[in-house]
Amino acid sequence: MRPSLLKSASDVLRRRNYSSAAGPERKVAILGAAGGIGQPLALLMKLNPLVSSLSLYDIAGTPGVAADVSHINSSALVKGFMGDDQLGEALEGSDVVIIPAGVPRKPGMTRDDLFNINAGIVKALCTAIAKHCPNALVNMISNPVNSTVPIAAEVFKKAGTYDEKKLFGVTTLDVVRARTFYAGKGGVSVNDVDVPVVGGHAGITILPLFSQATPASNSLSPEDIKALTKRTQDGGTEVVEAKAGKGSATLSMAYAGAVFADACLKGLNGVPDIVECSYVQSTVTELPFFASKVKLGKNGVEEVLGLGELSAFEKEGLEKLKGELKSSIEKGVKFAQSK
Ligand SMILES: NC(=O)c1ccc[n+]([C@@H]2O[C@H](COP(=O)([O-])OP(=O)(O)OC[C@H]3O[C@@H](n4cnc5c(N)ncnc54)[C@H](O)[C@@H]3O)[C@@H](O)[C@H]2O)c1
Ligand SMILES: O=C(O)C[C@H](O)C(=O)O
Repeated sequence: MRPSLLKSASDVLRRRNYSSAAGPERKVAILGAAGGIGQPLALLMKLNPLVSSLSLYDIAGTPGVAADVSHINSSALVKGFMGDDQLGEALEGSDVVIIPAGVPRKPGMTRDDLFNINAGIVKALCTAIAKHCPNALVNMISNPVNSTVPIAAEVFKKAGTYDEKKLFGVTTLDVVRARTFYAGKGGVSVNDVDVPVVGGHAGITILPLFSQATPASNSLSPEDIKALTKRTQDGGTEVVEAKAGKGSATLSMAYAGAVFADACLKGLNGVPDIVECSYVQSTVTELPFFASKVKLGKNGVEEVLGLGELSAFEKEGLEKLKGELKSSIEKGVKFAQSK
């Protein structure tokens, strides 16, 4: 029998449309699996009945994490891989590759301050993905997401494997935060609420569309919406400061990463009407990459959905974010093309 903790964890995830039924055999690889996000994400993916094979890769520490997670009595077969020599085997045959590899922020840093280290890590990992599992859906968590996704796209283009339907910047944590903060302030049920979050994943590029929240709260003033928008945009910094030098969001990110990977798996398995916000190649605005609602299907992105009607405040936020997002995209492209 399943331990009750596993059951209640599964129940919580199921309420958010996490999987409840098995489908075809699916392999998921986590790169950076021994890290702050990687470990709880490995746990959550081990609990996901859609995963038949779970590959845990890192530069160090994965044998222990894999041994630990593998003892859980759920169906996914877990294997640990460590170091460059084992990266190919870790990736081979993957349907979904989740990347939380790289350094996190410390207080006082922006996500862009991580570029110099993480850009190289992402580039190397994506080069290996192009070689060993070119058809996998890639879920990019490593920051700065606004630049690491364009880097990945350039690496795949160079390798001749780029498929814009298969590359995703994971912005689910912004949605998770917007839901929590909106429900808390607006007095609606946190289990039912949804809020689209568009743009990118850093500061003002994170644009929650509270005017489209469902169910809508009727107790929020324009000032409340302004404050909720700011809190969502600064959610990552709130955690970085609270952790006081010990990293950034890991547990809420692992939850968000597990929700997004589950949506990708459901889409691959042909479950209809799977929609999540994600930072993808886009024509929704003039920017080549943009986060918005995306319909997921058997080949990854089935449709990038438009923004819908925006409030005047959101329209203003959209115009304000474009400059920063554009330069983060260009920085990523330039880095990948110059190497
Ligand atoms: N997208 C988001 O919403 C979001 C949310 C939280 C954190 N993040 C980002 O996720 C990243 C990881 O955060 P964390 O808290 O888990 O950091 P962490 O330092 O705890 O873990 C990172 C892991 O990556 C591993 N790693 C480093 N280089 C690697 C390589 N070449 N190949 C494989 N693994 C490698 C490290 O060994 C480590 O185990 C950071 O860049 C952080 O900013 C993104
Ligand atoms: O804020 C960070 O640096 C990590 C992550 O992007 C987050 O939003 O929590």
